[in-house]
Amino acid sequence: MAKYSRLHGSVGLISLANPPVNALSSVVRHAISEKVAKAFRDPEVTCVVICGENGVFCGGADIREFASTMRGPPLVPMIDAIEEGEKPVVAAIEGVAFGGGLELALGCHYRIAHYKARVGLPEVTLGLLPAAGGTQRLPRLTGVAPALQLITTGRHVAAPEALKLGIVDQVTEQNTVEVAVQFAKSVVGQALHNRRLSLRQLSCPPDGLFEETMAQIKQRARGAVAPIACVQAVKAAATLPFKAGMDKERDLMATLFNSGQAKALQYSFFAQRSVAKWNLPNGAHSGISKARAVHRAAVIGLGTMGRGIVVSLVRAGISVIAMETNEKQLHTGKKMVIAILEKDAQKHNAAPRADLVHFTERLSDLSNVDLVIEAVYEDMVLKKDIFKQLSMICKPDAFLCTNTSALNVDELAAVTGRPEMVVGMHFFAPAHVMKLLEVVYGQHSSPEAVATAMQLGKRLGKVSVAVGNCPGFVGNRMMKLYVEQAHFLLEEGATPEQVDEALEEFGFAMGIFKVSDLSGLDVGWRVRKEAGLTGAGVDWKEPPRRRQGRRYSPLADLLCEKGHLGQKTSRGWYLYEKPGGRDPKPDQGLHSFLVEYRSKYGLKARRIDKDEVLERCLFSLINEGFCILDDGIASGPEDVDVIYVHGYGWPRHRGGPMFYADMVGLSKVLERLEFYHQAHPDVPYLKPSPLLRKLVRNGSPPIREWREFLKRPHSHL
Ligand SMILES: CCC[C@H](O)CC(=O)SCCNC(=O)CCNC(=O)[C@H](O)C(C)(C)COP(=O)([O-])OP(=O)([O-])OC[C@H]1O[C@@H](n2cnc3c(N)ncnc32)[C@H](O)[C@@H]1OP(=O)([O-])[O-]
Repeated sequence: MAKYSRLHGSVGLISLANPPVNALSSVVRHAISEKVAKAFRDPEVTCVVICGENGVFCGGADIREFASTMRGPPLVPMIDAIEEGEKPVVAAIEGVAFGGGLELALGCHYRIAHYKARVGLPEVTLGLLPAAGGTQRLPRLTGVAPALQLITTGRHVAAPEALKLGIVDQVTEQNTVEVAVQFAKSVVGQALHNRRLSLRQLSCPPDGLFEETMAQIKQRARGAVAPIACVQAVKAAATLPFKAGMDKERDLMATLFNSGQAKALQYSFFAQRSVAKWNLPNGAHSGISKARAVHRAAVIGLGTMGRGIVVSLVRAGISVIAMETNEKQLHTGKKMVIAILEKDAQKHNAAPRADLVHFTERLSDLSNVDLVIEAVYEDMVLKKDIFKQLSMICKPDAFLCTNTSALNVDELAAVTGRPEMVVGMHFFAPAHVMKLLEVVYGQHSSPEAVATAMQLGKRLGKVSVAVGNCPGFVGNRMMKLYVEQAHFLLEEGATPEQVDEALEEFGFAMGIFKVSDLSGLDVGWRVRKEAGLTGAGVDWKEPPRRRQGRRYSPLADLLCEKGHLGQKTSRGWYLYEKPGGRDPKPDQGLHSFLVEYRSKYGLKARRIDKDEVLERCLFSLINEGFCILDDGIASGPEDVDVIYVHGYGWPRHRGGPMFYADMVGLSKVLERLEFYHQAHPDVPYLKPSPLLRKLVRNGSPPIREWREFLKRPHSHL
């Protein structure tokens, strides 16, 4: 709703009141239209101020309403009526003015913002465009180029930048509503013609701006259609009269509104928020579990992961003890951490925050920290030794966390005297860049430990997802099968280029073989050795392409044995111009190696099409996602999807693997898995999961109903 009051006798004050973000639901739109008309009618009222209650102007249209038929007055005529009014209307912007909220403010004649407020048109991130005049009014205010950049990326800007761009007329540190009221009174009687953005002429955009932007977007958008529609709408603003531009904006919105991409992106928006509300099998949940404040943290191990974690902690203003026993590694780690922090400082024109980090070789220095994150390499014996020592050295209420990406958190917890204080905090490389954090709870992890790790993740700016303990947790457990399928496809006749091309066309930023070259083939090699799949632990009585009773491809191991570890050695699945090179080229040597390999094992190469690449790679990953849900390792499909979008480059406009399965149709996924399982009986994980079968038996309910079909996992706590 919206409230109306009269201030100083002559100012009509309209306050949007729809917590938490004053979204423009049909009730709110109705109330605004009514209150504006009332203020315009009232002869005592000479000017109007629109603001939002609780320090937020408006978070835009109510996204929840998009799923149903829209009711109530539409935004466009409501905003037009404000702009056409004969009394000055001032928007008092606190908190945020996003999407329809900013469009409402653009319909006002003036905009006053609090210095901490942010404004933006993020519709593109929801698969839409700003369709309440945003694509037509913003370019008339800022010029075409800045508007095009803001609308196609959805970037928000802080009030000082908004002032520079001309989006707001004044920025204040005082009470914004009071300043806006005084301002409104001061402009009464002044001509409004120039303040009506729809009447403004646009200056000519720079030559080639639209073509260049379109080309960049097509390269960057990985198949997303909304950014393209945004360019077309802004181009209409630059080339057509306002009314015709508005018609174009409406038509483009109509093509986006019911698209699968818009549904996927809106699902992603709510999924990301839902994972913050975590549940544990014992019934503990985010609503009742209190986090403890972390003032001092420690990171053990200054390899790539450790350094990134240190930087993330410092950026959040947390003081860190960075510990590393290897002197050379300590020196290199220190240099790199300081270099990143100095670069940060330069970027923000601030002093470097290196004083927050203390580098040490001594574990005993960790006696007084609130939380430790162990980030040494994946060796259970080494990790256990560290946890045993931490248990003795750290203060009794310190949380002990491991950054392991696959090892058993319970096994580590068992060597400490405080298993309830142990949780996994699985960061993704590079940890100061990647958004995802898997918070892994073990059998004995206390709700307080989980709450603290989740809260810390939020403070570090991560999207944190609480997951159960199993080999690989959620992300890597699914990823393993996806990678394995890609290797099998090479055995059967594909090349790395063919597989990667299909995955990139689907929307992944990089195909799986390029990713493997980037992170180094030796990473997976070490994990496979640890798992007894290659190296000394192998049972050589098994045939060479079988391990532990099922099909296995030793292709990656053979490359590692040759020293072809990816970018760092200039050869992997692709060829690079030099060690550390970034530009992958097809490698004829690798193709010959594949031919020899197939001939050695009597494998006949066949033509593999893109559909098979996608189905084999993605459906096996999705099937494992269903197993994970069935096992209670993730509490809902949103958790799996958020992990894949934020940690594994799954294209956001496809929602995530589980959402994609829903879009493709569960019966189709089931039918294809049955087909591939029959064709490859030696690959057990192609066998459709019981949960997938159950959902199909129950008529393939939509994803929002899947939780009703999940077993409640047994509590071990
Ligand atoms: C014709 C139409 C034209 C128009 O151009 C289209 C649009 O405007 S499209 C819209 C363009 N606008 C956008 O894309 C802005 C989207 N919103 C945001 O970016 C952030 O939510 C915001 C910065 C506002 C607050 O961040 P924060 O303080 O960290 O808080 P938070 O993020 O945790 O959210 C708190 C709660 O509010 C909920 N909720 C939020 N917004 C909406 C909404 N618009 N609607 C409904 N609900 C919304 C959110 O789900 C959560 O609910 P819950 O049940 O408690 O989990």
